[in-house]
Amino acid sequence: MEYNNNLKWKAVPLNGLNDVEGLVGIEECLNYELNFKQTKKSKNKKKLIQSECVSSEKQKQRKCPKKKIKSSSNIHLTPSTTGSTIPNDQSNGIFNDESEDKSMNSWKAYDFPDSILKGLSEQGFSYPTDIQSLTLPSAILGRKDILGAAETGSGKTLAFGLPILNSIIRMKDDVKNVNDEKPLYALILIPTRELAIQVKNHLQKVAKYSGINIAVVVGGLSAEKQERLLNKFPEIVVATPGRLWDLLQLGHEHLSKVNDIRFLVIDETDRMLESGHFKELQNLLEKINADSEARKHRQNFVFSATLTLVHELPKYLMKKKFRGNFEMTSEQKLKKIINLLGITNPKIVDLTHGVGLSQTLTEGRVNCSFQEKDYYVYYFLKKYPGRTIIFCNSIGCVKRLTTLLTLLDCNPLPLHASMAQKQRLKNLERFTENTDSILVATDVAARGLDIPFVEYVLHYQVPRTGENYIHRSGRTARANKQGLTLLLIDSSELQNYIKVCKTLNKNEDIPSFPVEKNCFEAVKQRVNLAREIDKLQLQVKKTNSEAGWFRKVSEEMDIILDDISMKSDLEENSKYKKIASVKAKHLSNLLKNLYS
Ligand SMILES: Nc1ncnc2c1ncn2[C@@H]1O[C@H](COP(=O)(O)OP(=O)(O)OP(=O)(O)O)[C@@H](O)[C@H]1O
Repeated sequence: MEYNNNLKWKAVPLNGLNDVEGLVGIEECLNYELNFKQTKKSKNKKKLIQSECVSSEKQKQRKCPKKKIKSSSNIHLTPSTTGSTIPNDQSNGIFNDESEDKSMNSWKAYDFPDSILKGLSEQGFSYPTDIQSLTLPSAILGRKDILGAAETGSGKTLAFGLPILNSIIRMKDDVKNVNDEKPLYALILIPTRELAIQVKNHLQKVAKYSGINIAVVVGGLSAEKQERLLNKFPEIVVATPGRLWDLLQLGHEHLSKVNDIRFLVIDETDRMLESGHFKELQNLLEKINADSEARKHRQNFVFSATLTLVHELPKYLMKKKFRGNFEMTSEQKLKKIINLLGITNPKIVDLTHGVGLSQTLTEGRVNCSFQEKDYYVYYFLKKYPGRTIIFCNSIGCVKRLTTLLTLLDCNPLPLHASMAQKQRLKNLERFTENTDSILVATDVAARGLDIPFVEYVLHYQVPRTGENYIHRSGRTARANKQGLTLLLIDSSELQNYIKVCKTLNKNEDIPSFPVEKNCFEAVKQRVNLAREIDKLQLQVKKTNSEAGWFRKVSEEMDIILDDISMKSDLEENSKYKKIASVKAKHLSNLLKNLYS
């Protein structure tokens, strides 16, 4: 019999059995009547995805794409006026179908303190998600280390958050009675700053009534302010490795307790083990693991949607020399992580089946030339309004596309690593506030960000790895909601596209996304005009900055500038400005008409 991902499990209280040697926990299967045939059938059904791709408040205004994948190469879009919902029997089983159960009974098995139950109830979390119900018994009742892999948006944060909060509340009660100690109980390491802040906020909402203090330590924000927060002795610190390492070096009193922590989480672990983060992580782990006795009492959590994903080596690494080192199976990859973190005998839960894509996600692709990508982006944004993230492979591309879409009145918000941290957070906030907002981002926004109602993810360029495809796409179709991910592929990216498909174990092409060609001429006209304006504005900027530079240098060197050439530059500039402004007026008139 095949492993069935749709089975639901519930922890059974161990009443009196806690001392049985080797017993970690007992789980009861809630839907055991499912037989093999039904499972296969429901798997096939999932290929026919009927989706409601817009949030209810927007349904009336939009031409909602109701997607039905009929064959490997076709998506049939028919506008939906009714806004059909995904039928129950097609639910993906990640979030159990107990939506009517508001009684919180499903949490009872874990014996959470009232404060936690209150926090969960206030968030509307009436029952655990699959990854939560499969890991909580071992984590809470068995105090096991956990290695968890589950699809994007499936609730992994609380899968490690709840056992930690639960244990801290109980430990705090004990410590209070003994002395006035203020321990650092848990350290949660996260690869990106935005994600660290989000994880902290997510945990804080559930811990609202528990009196547990959670601090975030990330780069880009005031170090002094973060030190002040640490001075309040938070029980949990959520941190990016770089800033944490810096503060540790400075010898902050509270952080000096890191080798005595009781819980360590490495979220998005595979990303943390990549070069760029790896060195800092290794330094930290050495420090954290320094006390081998304390290490034995620590519970470790390792989570990611792509923990067990393995991909083919790039050609240059395929040479014999590197073979042994890089070709790793999922199991080897996990072992490497386990060794590095000093984890022993963990409970491994992998719900991804080798792929971490959400089952409520619809995938599509458009093959086009590099030049045409802007047309397709603009076409899509106009035809399918809704909260959208456009991913690019470089900061330069984000900047160019943001300028172009701004000229086209789309109000895009950029997000990339060379922006000031405050601006990054501000743009994320603005993106979250508006239902039709557009974020143009590098992969800095690919992992973990949980922004509600992101309906579409566009890949302006094919992501470099399968992992990136999964994480980028995982910004939509979260927590059982529907979403669409669309790849724009030019001929130079075909190889990479094939590589991504291989990593994702796809034996079929991603379905081609249908485009209505009748309005395409209008789209092209507007985008071309915007490109011309962009070029003229760039020229004006360039001439201005060159003139400024000449002026500065001449002043410094006490040289008199050639007035005639300066004048002609300035005249040329004002000519460009005029042409740009005429074109901008023309564009503004054209923009009023498209799809209005
Ligand atoms: N038990 C629950 N019931 C309902 N919603 C939940 C529950 N647990 C978590 N959620 C919600 O599900 C969403 C996704 O959770 P989370 O961000 O933890 O996903 P994730 O698996 O970590 O995703 P990613 O791999 O992209 O980081 C969040 O909005 C969270 O509030």
